[in-house]
Amino acid sequence: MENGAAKPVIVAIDGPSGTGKSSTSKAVAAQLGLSYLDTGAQYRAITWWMVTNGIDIADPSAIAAAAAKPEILSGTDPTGPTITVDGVDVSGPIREQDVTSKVSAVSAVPEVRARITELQRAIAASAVTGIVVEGRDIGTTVLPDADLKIFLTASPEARAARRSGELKGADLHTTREALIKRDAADSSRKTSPLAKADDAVEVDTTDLTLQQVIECVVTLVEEKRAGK
Ligand SMILES: Nc1ncnc2c1ncn2[C@@H]1O[C@H](COP(=O)(O)OP(=O)(O)OP(=O)(O)O)[C@@H](O)[C@H]1O
Ligand SMILES: Nc1ccn([C@@H]2O[C@H](COP(=O)(O)O)[C@@H](O)[C@H]2O)c(=O)n1
Repeated sequence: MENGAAKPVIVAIDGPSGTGKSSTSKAVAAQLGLSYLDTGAQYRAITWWMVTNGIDIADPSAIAAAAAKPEILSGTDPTGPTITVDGVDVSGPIREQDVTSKVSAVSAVPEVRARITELQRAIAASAVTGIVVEGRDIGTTVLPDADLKIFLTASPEARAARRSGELKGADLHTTREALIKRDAADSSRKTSPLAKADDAVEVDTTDLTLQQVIECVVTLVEEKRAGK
């Protein structure tokens, strides 16, 4: 690049639920001065809109017909990411159980994926210093030319324990079964399923602290930038 400005760096972080994608991506982006995009929040936001507007979640054609209607805006500051639908802040409602239980059905609809993928690519292309984008299909489909691809994993037990810690009083077994069910749905859909890209670095976070995972990813980004 001219004037010594660094080329924007694009980092894709994928993996199943509860592996630490959001926590890691936000911290890495903040530490390196990059933007941050939570693509799961976008799928949750469109699901919230479908539910709020009485669209039958069991009917993929009804979901497809409505997919272009909501305006979804993501704020990409890693220290305070935002998400609105038609101007309404939905950051709270999209985390509720009703949306969580329905999001895999909505995100499997090809018209929904095409719409959200287009938004994601536009956001990544406009990131001045670069961006950390986290989700399920970022390395395989959304940004196949990303500079660095990471695939986070962790045992179902570790992931359930982390989630139960968040959802105070949640039963460990029920949480584990719900995680496994959502991962199975996300992995088995026809259009851009949850998958590790062939050129992604896999990091098993089961026995790592969050701080160790962050340091590992920061090091990988720095090595990439240094051309190693
Ligand atoms: N290595 C780790 N050790 C312990 N706890 C962790 C670790 N990584 C993340 N956590 C905790 O696990 C929970 C889930 O993390 P996070 O939301 O980042 O996962 P995620 O992969 O983005 O999940 P989802 O895909 O469901 O949104 C959070 O409470 C987070 O603080
Ligand atoms: N790239 C992505 C990201 C997410 N999804 C779907 O959204 C759901 C919620 O994701 P969270 O990260 O917020 O848990 C997830 O279960 C997927 O159905 C997706 O399809 N692609």
